[in-house]
Amino acid sequence: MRPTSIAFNSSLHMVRVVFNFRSIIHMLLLNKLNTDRFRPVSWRHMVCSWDVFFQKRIFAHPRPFEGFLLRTVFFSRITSGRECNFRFLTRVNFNGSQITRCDISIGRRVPFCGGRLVFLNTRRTTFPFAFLAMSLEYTEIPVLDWTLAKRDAPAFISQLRNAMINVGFLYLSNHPVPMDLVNHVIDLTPKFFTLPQKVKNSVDMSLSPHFHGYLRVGGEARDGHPDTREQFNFGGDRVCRYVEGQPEYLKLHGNAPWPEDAALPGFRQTMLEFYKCLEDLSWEFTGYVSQALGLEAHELYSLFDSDRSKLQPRCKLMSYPPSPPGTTGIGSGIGPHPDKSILTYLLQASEQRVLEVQNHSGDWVPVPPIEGTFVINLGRALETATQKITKATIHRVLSPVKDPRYSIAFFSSLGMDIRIAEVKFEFPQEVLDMKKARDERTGDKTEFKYRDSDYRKAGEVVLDEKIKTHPMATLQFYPALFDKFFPNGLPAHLVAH
Ligand SMILES: O=C(O)CCC(=O)C(=O)O
Ligand SMILES: [Fe+2]
Repeated sequence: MRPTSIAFNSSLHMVRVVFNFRSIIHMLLLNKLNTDRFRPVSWRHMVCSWDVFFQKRIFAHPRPFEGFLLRTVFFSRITSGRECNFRFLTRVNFNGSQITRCDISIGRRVPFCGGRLVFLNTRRTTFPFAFLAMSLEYTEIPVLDWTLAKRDAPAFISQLRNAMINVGFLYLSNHPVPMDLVNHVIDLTPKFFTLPQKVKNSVDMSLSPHFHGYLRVGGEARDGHPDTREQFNFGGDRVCRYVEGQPEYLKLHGNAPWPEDAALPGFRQTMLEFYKCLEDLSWEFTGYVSQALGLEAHELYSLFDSDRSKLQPRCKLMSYPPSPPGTTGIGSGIGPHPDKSILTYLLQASEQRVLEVQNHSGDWVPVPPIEGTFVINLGRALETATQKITKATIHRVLSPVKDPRYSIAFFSSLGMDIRIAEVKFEFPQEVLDMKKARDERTGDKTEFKYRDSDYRKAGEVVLDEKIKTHPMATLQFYPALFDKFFPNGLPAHLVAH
């Protein structure tokens, strides 16, 4: 337990001696109290443990500073880039020499971003008082104004770069999709999900070779855990390009099964109009994303097929049923995941604050609905194309407590003929430096590596995923692949269905 691993300023040498002595006493106490949770494994952890313990005691007191004469506060920087067993002191407001508020939270294993020890020099002694975790992490999602892109493109691009490299999520306000149309979509989405089950079943995904259509609650699973949401999946109006002898993934494109117009007047037309607007917005936005990465505006379009009419981004309406507190069996709406897309555009169509993203410290940051915005997040395809300059930020949706929660997502994805490992870009040093600074701050030392699937055509990879996730449609439309992926027939839960 020698403190040599921490670079103390020499002027704090005396402090260190006192600190060691008191720490050890407190550690002994601490170990006695709660050995499992706080047992120190290194000097660093000993400091942390001592601190948590000490602050708990101080702040439990209604007037914590009584009896102390605060003379000096010293700071000592702790080196960054290691892993810490737990995290604490999420918020400490230092107001001059007075601490005004302190929260302690003990988290799971998270990247340790660095921090400062605060030493208080009181009339009686000098002791380490607090450890300020300097996670330097975002706690809010940035809002970018689309009109800024038109007024001052360099300013917009600079904000976008920061949001892309350091956060991976952003809101886009003042976007060009007409608000009347957005409101119509918001109005129709719950109406679709409250249609009689018979109508929804008539457009079930199992009836679509393109994996479009309706999915009931639990109809899709992530890592074996079914999502608690209903969905309606569609693309634009597209003619299926598949002909005998061509790659089977060409079957992925085509029209969705839509409900009869009489069942929900205007539904199909409105959704397709919305889809078209998002196609245009995402196309234009991609040009800015390209520039934010230090590339020419057109360069990122090489992630798509050269013929734009061959693209069919996917769109889906989602309904998350409520899960009252105490209910068992229903977990989160959708568990933590990164998106596979290049970029995802999300319209939050109801008021619940259930969407959350995980920052580099492991904290869940809320992404509350903001009227008139889209939430845009960066997916795996972009992460791979940029060799991790951008990251596919993990996010999740909690089940709402009272009413259903609705959202609409538009996924802009790789062109089907693209092998992502073959697309190479030259990023400027300025952008590489920002990535390096982020990785240093967050302690991320992982090397970028292509996955096997990155060498395959994106269409093949997507088809495999769809096949694995939707055996019913596969059985119907891809019999040969069904036999390959499900040699033992339909999974048990579907036989019962
Ligand atoms: O519904 C949402 O807010 C997010 C949905 C989502 O993350 C997804 O479908 O990948
Ligand atoms: Fe997602």
